[in-house]
Amino acid sequence: MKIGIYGGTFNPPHLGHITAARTVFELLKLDQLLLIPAGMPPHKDLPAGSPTPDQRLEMTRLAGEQIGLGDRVQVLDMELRREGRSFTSDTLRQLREEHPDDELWLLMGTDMFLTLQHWHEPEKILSLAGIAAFGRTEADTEELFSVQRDYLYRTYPQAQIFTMTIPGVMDISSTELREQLAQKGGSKWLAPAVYGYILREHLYQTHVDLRHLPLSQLRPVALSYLKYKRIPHVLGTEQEAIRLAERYGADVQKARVAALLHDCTKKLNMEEQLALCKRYGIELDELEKEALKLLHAKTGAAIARDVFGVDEEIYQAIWWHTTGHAGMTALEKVMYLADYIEPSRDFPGVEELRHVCYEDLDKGLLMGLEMTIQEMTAMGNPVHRATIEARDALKG
Ligand SMILES: Nc1ncnc2c1ncn2[C@@H]1O[C@H](COP(=O)(O)OP(=O)(O)OP(=O)(O)O)[C@@H](O)[C@H]1O
Ligand SMILES: O=C(O)c1ccc[n+]([C@@H]2O[C@H](COP(=O)([O-])O)[C@@H](O)[C@H]2O)c1
Repeated sequence: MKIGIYGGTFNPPHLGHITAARTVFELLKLDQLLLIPAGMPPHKDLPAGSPTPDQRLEMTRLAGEQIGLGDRVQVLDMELRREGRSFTSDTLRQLREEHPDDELWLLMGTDMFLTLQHWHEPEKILSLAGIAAFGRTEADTEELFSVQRDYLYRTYPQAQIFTMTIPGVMDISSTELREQLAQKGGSKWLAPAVYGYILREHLYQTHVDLRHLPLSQLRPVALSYLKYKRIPHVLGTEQEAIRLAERYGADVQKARVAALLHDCTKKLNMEEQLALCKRYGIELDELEKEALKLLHAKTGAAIARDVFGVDEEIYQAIWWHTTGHAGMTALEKVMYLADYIEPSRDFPGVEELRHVCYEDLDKGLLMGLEMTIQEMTAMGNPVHRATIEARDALKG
């Protein structure tokens, strides 16, 4: 197996890192890519007030997902957990032990490549891994690489070096980006979910008020709560909620906010869900205590209200978005159905359901509720009483 190792301070990880990682993965035909945030970078001090190790780890995770290679990209916390300076030679020793038969390639940009001989134990590094170096700007061309490459080959005859230019390279550094973020800029250099995480954790002097976010900031913040694969669903739900709200005279702005936040606790496990229920005093019936899917609607509503200050109508729309209930408001119906029929949904009958939803909101709602009841019954799962009551109320 061919494994790429991409270390960085990732303070924060930006699109330059993501673009480079994706390109090197393809050019070197790697099977796996390990992103390794440095605990204590050997050659520079972290600026005062930098994010915690856990925050840099989470940002790197969110950025790693954006590379779009699924499980083939992993983020390791081995340097964050190690005491002292994060020497690359130590990291490579450990990885070599864990992967005795694999090919290891250390990825780095121009700045790192040009100083490699000054790193701790350079000969060790060059004996444990090949070097895959890439330009950080359009100006970093082969001429710049070749002098250093020749020098390294002469000095460390066992070295294996691969240099390359990255098409569409992004000329940005974390240092510049931190400055831009402090001046309310910088989002264009970041994966939306990473930008959202920075805003919600108030990193890099961004200081936004989470209770009064414009949609342009609420959207990335909402995405930062999600697993990567759920992002298209939430963005699709927002689009569908706009259309349904416009069609049926519900408040479009509220529908968008509800849609963006409706799955904000979806990735939490049962233990985390139950902890939130306890914290927010959410009482659960017997069915809910067992069903993770039912809990996220309630905890999501609680977070939306507590953290983002949504009003009662939005809170209720999120709260009921999974089960529905008898006597739903227009906004609740819009939220329920937008979640059900948004463009990325693909299940037997969805086209017909979409059609009915735009013909008559209540007919669509009844059809959606009945489909859910049928599906749950077919799978042998109990149906929440709120769903039955919602269906019965509509049937009259
Ligand atoms: N825009 C970029 N394009 C390609 N590679 C980059 C880019 N920025 C950084 N790198 C490379 O990514 C690795 C990790 O970089 P690091 O996390 O220190 O980011 P940085 O932007 O260089 O940060 P800082 O400004 O704090 O030095 C290094 O090998 C670096 O050369
Ligand atoms: O081991 C060393 O001596 C050494 C010296 C300079 C840089 N590095 C590593 O190179 C990677 C990129 O560094 P940076 O500053 O660009 O984030 C990161 O993983 C650092 O730990 C490592």
